[in-house]
Amino acid sequence: MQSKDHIFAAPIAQLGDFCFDQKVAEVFPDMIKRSVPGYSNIISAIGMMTARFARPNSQLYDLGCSLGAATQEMRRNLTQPGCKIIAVDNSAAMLERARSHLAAFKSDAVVELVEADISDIAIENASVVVLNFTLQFIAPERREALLARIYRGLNPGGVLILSEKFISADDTVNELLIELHHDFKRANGYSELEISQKRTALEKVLRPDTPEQHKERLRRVGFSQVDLWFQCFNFGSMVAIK
Ligand SMILES: Nc1ncnc2c1ncn2[C@@H]1O[C@H](C[S@+](CC[C@H]([NH3+])C(=O)[O-])CC(=O)[O-])[C@@H](O)[C@H]1O
Ligand SMILES: O=C(O)C(=O)Cc1ccccc1
Repeated sequence: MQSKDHIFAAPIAQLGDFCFDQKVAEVFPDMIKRSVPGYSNIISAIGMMTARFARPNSQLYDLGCSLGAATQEMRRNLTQPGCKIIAVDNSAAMLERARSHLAAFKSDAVVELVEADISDIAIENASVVVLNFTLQFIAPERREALLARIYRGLNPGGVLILSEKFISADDTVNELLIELHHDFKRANGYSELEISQKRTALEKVLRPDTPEQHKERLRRVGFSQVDLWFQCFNFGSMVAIK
């Protein structure tokens, strides 16, 4: 059974920082679908890129896997032999649910679920690395080191798919994209209170960069081919090829 997201529906007297606890894990598929424009298109494209970039006997990483939506799409599209998908999240509540969610599908592909901080795991022999709306939650000063480790762990020709909430360098466009995102949330049934309480709860934990900052940082760590392949309002996804 899928539960609906009412987390910010009632007034919260002492609004804390947003975190990926049991309550969020329970409603996560509904929350992400109603909150992130383009989410399902991005998940499908992760499957399509997996089919193209996965190499026999290599590893595929889903970093910040939540309930494993991208992992499942990667697994469904993986035909190359000898591969392993390593799905990592540091929320015990998310990982527990990812385990049962992924067990519900039949598959021969090997999936390893790891409860860890993505900055602490080894990344090696990788053909595909997915950061689907995860880098934005990493402290800004730690982002470049993480991307450099991903770059080192990728084999030549390997791909990083990086999806993020963005800010725009132009203040007027930035405001417009944020308003359009809020329109999207209203159209999906969120109230003004839900939108504003979640916005406040996310302020200190989700720190977006501009697409330009992402591109420059990806090039600095060594990626030679970098571009945005999808954007809807202030959400988008990039590819970076080693
Ligand atoms: N340092 C960290 N180490 C490990 N996990 C982390 C860390 N920081 C945050 N997370 C985890 O990153 C995930 C971000 S959600 C990803 C959606 C998913 N990729 C999807 O395709 O459905 C995006 C969102 O909710 O906007 C959460 O599960 C956190 O626990
Ligand atoms: O809901 C929002 O405003 C977002 O920015 C997206 C989101 C989706 C799920 C968890 C945290 C943030």
